[in-house]
Amino acid sequence: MAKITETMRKQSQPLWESSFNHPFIKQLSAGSLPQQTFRYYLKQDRYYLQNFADLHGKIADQMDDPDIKRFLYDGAKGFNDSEKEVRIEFFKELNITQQEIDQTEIAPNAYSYVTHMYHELNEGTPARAAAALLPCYWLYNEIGKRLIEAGSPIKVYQQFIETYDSKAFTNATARMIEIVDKLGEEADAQEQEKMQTAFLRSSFFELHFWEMAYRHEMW
Ligand SMILES: Cc1ncc(CN)c(N)n1
Repeated sequence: MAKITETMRKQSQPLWESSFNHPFIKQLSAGSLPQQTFRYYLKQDRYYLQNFADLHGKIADQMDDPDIKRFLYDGAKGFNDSEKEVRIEFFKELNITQQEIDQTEIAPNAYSYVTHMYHELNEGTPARAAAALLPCYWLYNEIGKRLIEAGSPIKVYQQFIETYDSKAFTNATARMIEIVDKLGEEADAQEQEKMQTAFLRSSFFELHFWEMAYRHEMW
């Protein structure tokens, strides 16, 4: 029988393909993405990543397996990937101040994505919530791998690509895939379907995150 993550990846292929081909991604690699668009993305993503980390901790609280618990608690502290430090650098490099962060209103798609992940945990199960977190690792890792050869002529965009192609991020992605597969094996057919839906919806919000940034989405 196919692993649950194989099924998830297949089901989400059209959404992922649209992410790979989104103008945000194409222009990031070409170096033509306006800096204002990347700044917008970073400010919204800061909100996303904070909640993403918090969710790792909340899911870990409900897990029994000590290895899974440890991985998720590390994720809550931002230790599972190389994203944390590089984001601090980006904010400095692009002169995004605390005042600017404080004045940033959370855009509809960032809000909806975070709300979706909390919904999967609070109204669902930790397994569904873990499935909802997975595209965040896996899609970005695939984007990093696709873009690394061409790279980007703009320093921060190049660093962005390298972060998601990095060994640390690739390892964290592989571990998260294993975790979701294990949770999938322990789930019954109905729960597996709900996990797949959670993954698919996150894939939808991932695609719309690029679009949100590209269009500087507002309420
Ligand atoms: C919305 C989103 N999704 C995924 C990632 C990669 N951790 C991110 N930084 N932001």
